[in-house]
Amino acid sequence: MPVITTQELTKRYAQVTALDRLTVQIGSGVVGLVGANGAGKSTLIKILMGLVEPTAGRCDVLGFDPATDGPRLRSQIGYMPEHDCLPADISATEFVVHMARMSGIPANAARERTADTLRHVGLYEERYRPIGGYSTGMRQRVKLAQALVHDPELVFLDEPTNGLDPSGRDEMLMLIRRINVEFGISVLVTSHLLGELERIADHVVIIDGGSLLRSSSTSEFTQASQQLAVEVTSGTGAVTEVLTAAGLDVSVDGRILVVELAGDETYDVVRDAVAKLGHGLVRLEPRRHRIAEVFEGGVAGAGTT
Ligand SMILES: Nc1ncnc2c1ncn2[C@@H]1O[C@H](COP(=O)(O)OP(=O)(O)OP(=O)(O)O)[C@@H](O)[C@H]1O
Repeated sequence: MPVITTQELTKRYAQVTALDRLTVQIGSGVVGLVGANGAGKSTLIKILMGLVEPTAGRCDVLGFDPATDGPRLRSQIGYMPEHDCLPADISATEFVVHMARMSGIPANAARERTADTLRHVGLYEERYRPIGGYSTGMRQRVKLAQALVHDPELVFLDEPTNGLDPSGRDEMLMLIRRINVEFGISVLVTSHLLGELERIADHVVIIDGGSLLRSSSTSEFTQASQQLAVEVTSGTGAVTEVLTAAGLDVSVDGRILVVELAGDETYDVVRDAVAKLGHGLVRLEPRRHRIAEVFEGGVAGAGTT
């Protein structure tokens, strides 16, 4: 059963159509909502939470109509907003306890759940320090903790990796995956980076100019290509030369040699060439498309990690 359904959902502001007859169904698991800046991602989330009224169309979230059943719906969802919105002079514990109390959780339970949630997001040691002294990564984790503390069924995470360095990004992405796997919470996570959602999302929805470009499972996007990915322990240059001399089309992508498949015998040619040169074979497998390649040029301004 879909967690979210939209039907011809439209939002017009004075100058801009932020959502343009968007019809999509979103299931449970981790779903990535991808689009360039201004594509309409935040507007969609705000409508799905009942915070912004659509100009036209309908939507359903966890069986509720956000426009008429906002308060009941919001007790079952969590929201991590895009922009920084944290008070500087109180601790993560005080802030998250406050947010838990706002959700109707009794005082003792709110303190317990806050400690558990802050431990889960990796802020347990720092939980009594004022938020004003936190790094960007720690502040993102406080925003994530307040979205989870009332044990929602579904969380909306708006650009959770914004402002993070590569290792901070990786940690945040793994944390998001764990929210779904360990707690069974469905996640709708937005990003303007296709590559990072490909790593954690079961399903990806791509919007452009407020319209649906594509909605597919991640595995459909990343189906096998007509190429082999080859990784060797050493001698990348020599292996490339030998394979090229054998008539194969080879390119280098970081540590990986990408070899165009010219029939099943390509596997043997690669294996024999690597063995003859005395190098080890780390990997020899069909290469999968990356989502960004499928959409090369399709999403204006969208980048890859
Ligand atoms: N309250 C508003 N009043 C007028 N225009 C708005 C308002 N909110 C959003 N817009 C416009 O609607 C369009 C979609 O904005 P939205 O914030 O939903 O995009 P987004 O995909 O979340 O992008 P970003 O990641 O940059 O926030 C943009 O052109 C934006 O300027």
